[in-house]
Amino acid sequence: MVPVAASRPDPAARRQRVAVVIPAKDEAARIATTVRAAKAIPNVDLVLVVDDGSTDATQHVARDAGAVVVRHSVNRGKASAMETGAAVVAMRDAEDAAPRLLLFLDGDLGESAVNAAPLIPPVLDGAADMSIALLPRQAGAGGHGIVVGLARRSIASMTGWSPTQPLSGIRCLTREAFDAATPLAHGWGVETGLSIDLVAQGYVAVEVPCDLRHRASGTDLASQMHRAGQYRDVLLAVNARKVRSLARGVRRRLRGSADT
Ligand SMILES: O=c1ccn([C@@H]2O[C@H](COP(=O)(O)OP(=O)(O)O[C@H]3O[C@H](CO)[C@@H](O)[C@H](O)[C@H]3O)[C@@H](O)[C@H]2O)c(=O)[nH]1
Ligand SMILES: O=C(O)[C@H](O)COP(=O)(O)O
Repeated sequence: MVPVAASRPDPAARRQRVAVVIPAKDEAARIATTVRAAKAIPNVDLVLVVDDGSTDATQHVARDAGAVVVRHSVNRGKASAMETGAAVVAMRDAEDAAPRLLLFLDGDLGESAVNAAPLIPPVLDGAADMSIALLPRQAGAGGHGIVVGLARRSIASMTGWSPTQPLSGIRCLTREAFDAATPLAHGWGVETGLSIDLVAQGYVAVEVPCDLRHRASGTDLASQMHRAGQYRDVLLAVNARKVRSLARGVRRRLRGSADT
């Protein structure tokens, strides 16, 4: 889907606040720069780092850089860190104002994190319920399109929408859309699950080009192991949704035959 041109936001939309949520596992080297860049994004009044059981100094570095930090004492995976982050933001949302939009960033974006700003206007203006960053080609990237292809084909077959970068986790969502997609798919299946669950329910997703840089997986053994984990989690997310959709169909048919 092509992003709709941003129209002039109404005053309520201009006041709408945004919370940045950064799931982070062992990101001490980059998290400070990422946090500072995230704080510079217009409308952002809260930057929350969820330290997902890091064994390095991520939590301390993030706090020193000005983030609110919560921590999983053991590693639970990215999706769980996103759920924790969204729950903490909800506790901090004002009772008499609209809930904050949720802008999920990765901990390794560094200075480029500020370039996630274009994700906000389409959601703020109501043109989309979820905006997803389209990243430029990354130096050193060594993927062969296997996980990406699985995610894209699965989303397309279940929703009719074929995203260009289905694994991109740099996303902005309304609270309503986020809640409609919970519980999230586990681990690396989270982006695929979000896209299937939201678009299948009629929520609007758009992809927006953003000049973001991250630590791309290369061609070494660790990168290939990482891709194997991504493949497993995407497959699990897709299969769970296929089973759920089949079960819904069976229930509908049973209700239909009971009515006749
Ligand atoms: O157990 C974990 C592992 C990672 N992370 C964080 O999750 C983010 C993404 O992890 P990363 O190692 O950068 O993964 P990549 O493979 O480079 O990520 C790509 O693919 C992922 C989906 O597989 C998406 O979530 C990312 O947005 C996308 O950049 C980073 O902030 C990590 O610190 C956690 O919070 N918990
Ligand atoms: O490197 C990547 O882009 C991801 O790990 C996905 O790998 P893939 O390109 O093999 O799908």
